[in-house]
Amino acid sequence: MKTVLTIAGTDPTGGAGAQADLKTFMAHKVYGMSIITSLVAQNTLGVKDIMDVTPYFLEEQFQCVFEDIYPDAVKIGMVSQPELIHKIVEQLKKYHAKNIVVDPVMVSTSGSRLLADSALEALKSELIPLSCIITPNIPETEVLVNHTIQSKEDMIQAAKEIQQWYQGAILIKGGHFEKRADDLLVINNEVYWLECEHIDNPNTHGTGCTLSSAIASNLALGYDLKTSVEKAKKYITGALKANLNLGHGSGPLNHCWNL
Ligand SMILES: Nc1ncnc2c1ncn2[C@@H]1O[C@H](COP(=O)(O)OP(=O)(O)O)[C@@H](O)[C@H]1O
Ligand SMILES: Cc1ncc(COP(=O)(O)O)c(N)n1
Repeated sequence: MKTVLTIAGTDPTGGAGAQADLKTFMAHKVYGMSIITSLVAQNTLGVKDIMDVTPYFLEEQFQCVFEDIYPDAVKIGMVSQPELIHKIVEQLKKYHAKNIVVDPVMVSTSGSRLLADSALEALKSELIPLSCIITPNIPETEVLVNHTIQSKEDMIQAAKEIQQWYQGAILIKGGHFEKRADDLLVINNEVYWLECEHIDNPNTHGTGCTLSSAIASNLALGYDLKTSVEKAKKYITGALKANLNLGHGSGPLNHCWNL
């Protein structure tokens, strides 16, 4: 069985973070593992509190995973502090981790900050360069390029700007223009649009976590990058269409719609 690791924060209601990632791994029939960066008290309504682990405790978790069950792919989500990013980078290099997908989580759908301002530089200059693909949404892309994005042309321009300092693939998640959910994928200067109609479902908690975990699962299964992203887009679309309706806010996805 192929193995996939998520390095992420938690969601006790199971919609986002490591819990959503593990469900996604299961739905792809890969063996899921998790290194926790932060305990997050949150639900479908929002984030109540955050308790980060220490760099030392992160290292202990890395040792447990990498010296026992080596992952075929790694997905990285919420890492809020620069010291934790430094430690993750050190450990990923130490163990020669491969197929690294970075979802540069900055703000939750409910509006809470999940990345400290002081961590942005480490995210850009240390962690992102280790990945084979990054999956920012529009607000995250705006932070990475330091200007606003208002059209599909702006998305392409932003990807070009990111490519000046990052050689991996870039998936900019649309979903906010012209009532469409068209995502932009750039691999080696080739531009692809993953087109999808906007699904009328207010329950989108954990969509970013789920999409990046699906990409990592597909990479572990041996698909090339483009195919991995295309299959992941189909998976997230199905999970949104399955229309689960739980919680009092923006609810979670139906991760097992395809089983
Ligand atoms: N209402 C929607 N209909 C169809 N696809 C959507 C919808 N909302 C989000 N998506 C898709 O879900 C994926 C995650 O995107 P997004 O919600 O922007 O991520 P994030 O959780 O990081 O903000 C993307 O492929 C996006 O196009
Ligand atoms: C631990 C953790 N990681 C990531 C997100 C963002 O997910 P979303 O933007 O889909 O709410 C979250 N809410 N919690």
